[in-house]
Amino acid sequence: MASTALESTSPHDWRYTAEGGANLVLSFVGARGPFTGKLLRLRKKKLAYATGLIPDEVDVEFGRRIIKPLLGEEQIVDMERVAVSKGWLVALKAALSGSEARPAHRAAEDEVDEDAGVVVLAEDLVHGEGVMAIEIKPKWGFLPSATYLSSSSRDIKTTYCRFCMHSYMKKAKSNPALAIEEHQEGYCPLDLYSGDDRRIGRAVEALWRAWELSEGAANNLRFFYEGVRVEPEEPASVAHLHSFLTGVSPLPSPIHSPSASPLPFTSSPYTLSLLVSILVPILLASPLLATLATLQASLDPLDIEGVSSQLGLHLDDDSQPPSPLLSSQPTLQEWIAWLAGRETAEAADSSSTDHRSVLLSYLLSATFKDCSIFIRLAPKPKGAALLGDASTSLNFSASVKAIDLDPKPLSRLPKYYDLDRRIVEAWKTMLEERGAEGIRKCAEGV
Ligand SMILES: O=P(O)(O)O[C@@H]1[C@@H](OP(=O)(O)O)[C@H](OP(=O)(O)O)[C@H](O)[C@H](OP(=O)(O)O)[C@H]1OP(=O)(O)O
Ligand SMILES: Nc1ncnc2c1ncn2[C@@H]1O[C@H](COP(=O)(O)OP(=O)(O)OP(=O)(O)O)[C@@H](O)[C@H]1O
Repeated sequence: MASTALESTSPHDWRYTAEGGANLVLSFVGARGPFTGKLLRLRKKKLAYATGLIPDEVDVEFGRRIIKPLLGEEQIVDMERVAVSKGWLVALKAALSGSEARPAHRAAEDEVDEDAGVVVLAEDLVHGEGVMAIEIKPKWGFLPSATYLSSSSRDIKTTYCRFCMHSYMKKAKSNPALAIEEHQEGYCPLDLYSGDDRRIGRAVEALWRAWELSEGAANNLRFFYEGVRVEPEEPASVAHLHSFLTGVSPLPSPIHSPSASPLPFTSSPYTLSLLVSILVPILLASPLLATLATLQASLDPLDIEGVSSQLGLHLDDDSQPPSPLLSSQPTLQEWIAWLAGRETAEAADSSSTDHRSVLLSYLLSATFKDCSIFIRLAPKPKGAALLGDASTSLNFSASVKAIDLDPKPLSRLPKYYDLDRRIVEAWKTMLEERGAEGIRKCAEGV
């Protein structure tokens, strides 16, 4: 795509959709044309730093050359880098700031980087009339193998998953009793990844409760209707979600339900039961969650503890100088050579022990542990309904894709080690104080 075509669009043709820690996303809402159904992913920079702590530019080639072969073409979003002038980015930024669409806590921290020189143009998964898009950030889908874990963490890390313990640590800062209460019924990624319909249903229910409880701020579940975020606190917004789900769910209407006390038509539990009835078969039919869990685990066979001890990185010892192994961020060429080496090793049924290769594997695992998936439900054109679709009701089609698959910086390894240590310490303290009796465990598989 030529930058002149992009720069001929008005900054007001791009509407704020969402943002993460590193990127801000604008959807095209101008007149029908080449940008219909596209979005712009813009790099942000921290307000407090001249050069941001935010990782390097989104590397579209990393997606094409590394992620695509591993996840499969169908499971990812096509992206393209387009060079743009500073003037155009400045105008875009001014329109965005006039719209006051950004959450205050984000706007206080960072801004669009007008010096980026480049933007990413991608398929917009939330765009379209009558389209409901459901975004889930599933996080870590496996328990580590015991082999390289220290004696002090082994039992804990092979019994409770990283997400559950991390959630506890975050919430316990303000209210430890509530944090453990929420753990008991809270979202566990191992349920979502289990391949078992009842456990997936339980995970969706827990995600929904966290979405409601956090007033939409929790980052593991989001809904977008016709490109606009659904907010649990806004009745009109939730009504869209409810009527959409009613239209596509295979569940009978509660009016005709044989249940003695049917749930009120628009109650949250009823909307949730519709959601579960739609999402579970779609997630079971898609290979994406299983592929993500397999990649996360197979690329991280040592755990961060094993990476540190086996590679002599001394991540547990602040007095040691940083290992030279961590000094250079992998280039695209190195990633390509790593992938080729991995395929050769797989063909020969051997595993690589080259230190740099172990590090790259761990980093890539971190990418898959932090990505999100989008379930896009789009109305089928009239007439196509009769053809049906096994994964959803007759009049809608569903696609499941992963987003946010950027490489992580190698310099983050010490952070990973430190965070892991703090997560386990917090959990251990809780177990020592309360005892393990009755605390929900996490289990892999069906
Ligand atoms: O370490 P984690 O598990 O907290 O993951 C971070 C995420 O936190 P959360 O999912 O809320 O727990 C965090 O998410 P939020 O910004 O909190 O929404 C980021 O995704 C971060 O990655 P990056 O800095 O954008 O490269 C993530 O950092 P990485 O661990 O992927 O480097
Ligand atoms: N292709 C897409 N279609 C629709 N919405 C998208 C798309 N890509 C990103 N988004 C929305 O924009 C948000 C931020 O995008 P992205 O995850 O790329 O940012 P990030 O800064 O890398 O996030 P994180 O901090 O989680 O790493 C996503 O959570 C999602 O809501």
